[in-house]
Formats: sequence, structure tokens, C-alpha cells
Amino acid sequence: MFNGNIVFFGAGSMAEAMIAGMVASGTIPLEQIQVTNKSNPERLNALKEKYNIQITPREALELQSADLLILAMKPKDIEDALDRLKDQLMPHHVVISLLAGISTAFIEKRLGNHTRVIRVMPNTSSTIGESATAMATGQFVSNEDKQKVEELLKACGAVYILEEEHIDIFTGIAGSGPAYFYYLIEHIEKVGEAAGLDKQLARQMGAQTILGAAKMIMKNDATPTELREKVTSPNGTTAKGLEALAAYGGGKAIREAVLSATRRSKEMSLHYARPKTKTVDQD
Ligand SMILES: NC(=O)C1=CN([C@@H]2O[C@H](COP(=O)(O)OP(=O)(O)OC[C@H]3O[C@@H](n4cnc5c(N)ncnc54)[C@H](O)[C@@H]3O)[C@@H](O)[C@H]2O)C=CC1
Ligand SMILES: O=C(O)[C@@H]1CCC=N1
Repeated sequence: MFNGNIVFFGAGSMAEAMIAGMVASGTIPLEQIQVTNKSNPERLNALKEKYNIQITPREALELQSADLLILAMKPKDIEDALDRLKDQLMPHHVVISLLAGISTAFIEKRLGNHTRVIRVMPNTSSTIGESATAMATGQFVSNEDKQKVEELLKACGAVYILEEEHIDIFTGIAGSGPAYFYYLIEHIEKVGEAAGLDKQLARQMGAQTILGAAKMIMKNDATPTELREKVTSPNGTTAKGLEALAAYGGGKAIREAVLSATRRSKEMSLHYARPKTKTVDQD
């Protein structure tokens, strides 16, 4: 059981995914999870209704009894959020950032006072406890902080401890990754439907196929290449499918998706690392 109080600063998709994962796992009592946002009290009420957690408007937030402060706003809001947080920060707080492209050094510098900062990159599969989550620690974090946060994150799925330099590629693979697979299924359901299948059925068939393939890989008995070869009969259907994938640049498309997301993460880090310039923000 997690011992401590956590506050989510941000009540969007990612905060909700993690709250859902934590609540479902039962590893943290509901009264120890608090969430606030910038505006939109209706959104806070909806989260309270759904998960029975604590909600507090930003202006009324009191951080004395909080242990972990989880930053879950968009990168464009980070500077304002840190400036507001600075005055309320206490030495016992550990700051966890979920933000893409924001380094621990940036947060440490902005908050000052040797703040303990952990950078976390989860994904939305946290909702069902199946996230691939990375964490990298800032320079003032203790081993005890690290272990405590790792245990908490396990409520949302698998946790990988990385050097911070690898968080960008992890973001390209796993933070953004669910979207690539949703995109794949969007196309599978379209082609299935066009061939006369019920759309929902085509969706389920595609998803079950991804799930099965992922589980085969996780068993670790064979490499993805060996597994692919087992599916592929000479001059059979799979060979034709794979030929088409190669002919249409499937491998390149996958590589470029991961690398483009990774580049964007790096670009955002560089933007926030340098003194104020024109914006590269996302909406
Ligand atoms: N959506 C995803 O799949 C993932 C998102 N992330 C990161 O999580 C962060 C949040 O992403 P989403 O949930 O998708 O965004 P979102 O736009 O759905 O939610 C952002 C939330 O932050 C709140 N907010 C803004 N400024 C605030 C402040 N100063 N104090 C408190 N709350 C504030 C907004 O009111 C809103 O509730 C981003 O930085 C993103 O890089 C990381 C991994 C995956
Ligand atoms: O698209 C984004 O920037 C966020 C970070 C990783 C996934 N979603």
C-alpha cells in the first residue's frame, strides 16, 4: 500500500489515466489522491464522481500534507505552474513531471532549493494498469524517493528506469506509442468494413491480433523476427502482406513515426532550456 498523499496538477487525459490505474489497483487509498486544474471545475467534479478522489480548486490548494506533486499540465503551461508552485514548495515534497520535453534540470532551476524532481513518461494505457512508463531522476532525488515513486507507478503498469537522455526516444516509442497502434486499428477496421465485416468485429479482430502478438513477444521465447518467420509460409498470404508493407514503406513509416516524436521531444527540451523565445507550443 502506498504511504503518502499525492496531488495531480492537471486533470486532463494523462492525469485521468493514471488516477484510473491507481484507483483500480487499490494500492493507494482514495482519500490520498487529490487533483486540481487551471480552470474547468466541471472536469474536477466529473473526476470526483467517477473515481471518488479528492478535488480542490487551484486557489484553495494547501500542500502541507502532500508528499508527491505530479505535474500533469501541457508543456506550454509549465512555467506559470512552476512559478505558482515555488512559493508553496516544502523540503519534504517530491515533484514528478509527466511533461514531454521538459527536463528535470529545467524544473530544478525554476523551483530552486535543491528540489527533488523525477521525470516520468507514462502512456494512457495506465488506465488499465498496462502502461509502459519510464522514470528518470533529477540530481537531488534520494534512493528512497526513487523506490517510492517506482512502487506507485507500478500501479499503472511496467516501469523502466532510464537515464534522462533516453527519455526522448522512450517518448517516441511508448509515450506516443499507443496512438500508432490505434491508427493501425483505425485502418484495419476500415479495410475490414469495406470487405463486408461489421466494423466493431473488425476492430476486435485487429485488437486481438495485436494483443496476441504482443503477448508472444513478452513470453520472450523467440525474437520478433523468428515469430514473424513462423507466420510466413513461402509464397503464402503473409509473404504477400509483408511484401506490400515493405513496398509501401511500412518499416520506414514506423521508424519515422518514432523518430519524429523523439525529435519533437528533444526540440521541446531545447526550447524550454533556452531563455524565452518565440513559442513552439502545442495546443
Ligand atoms: N496524453 C498522453 O498520452 C500523455 C501525456 N503526457 C504529458 O502529460 C501532460 C498532460 O497531457 P494531457 O493530459 O494529454 O493534457 P490535457 O490538456 O488533457 O490536460 C492538461 C490539464 O492541465 C491543467 N492545467 C494547466 N495549467 C495548470 C496549472 N498551472 N495547474 C494545474 N493544472 C493546470 C488543465 O486545466 C488540464 O486539466 C502533457 O505535458 C503531456 O506531455 C505524457 C505522456 C502521455
Ligand atoms: O503528444 C504528446 O505530446 C504527449 C506526450 C506523449 C504522448 N502524448
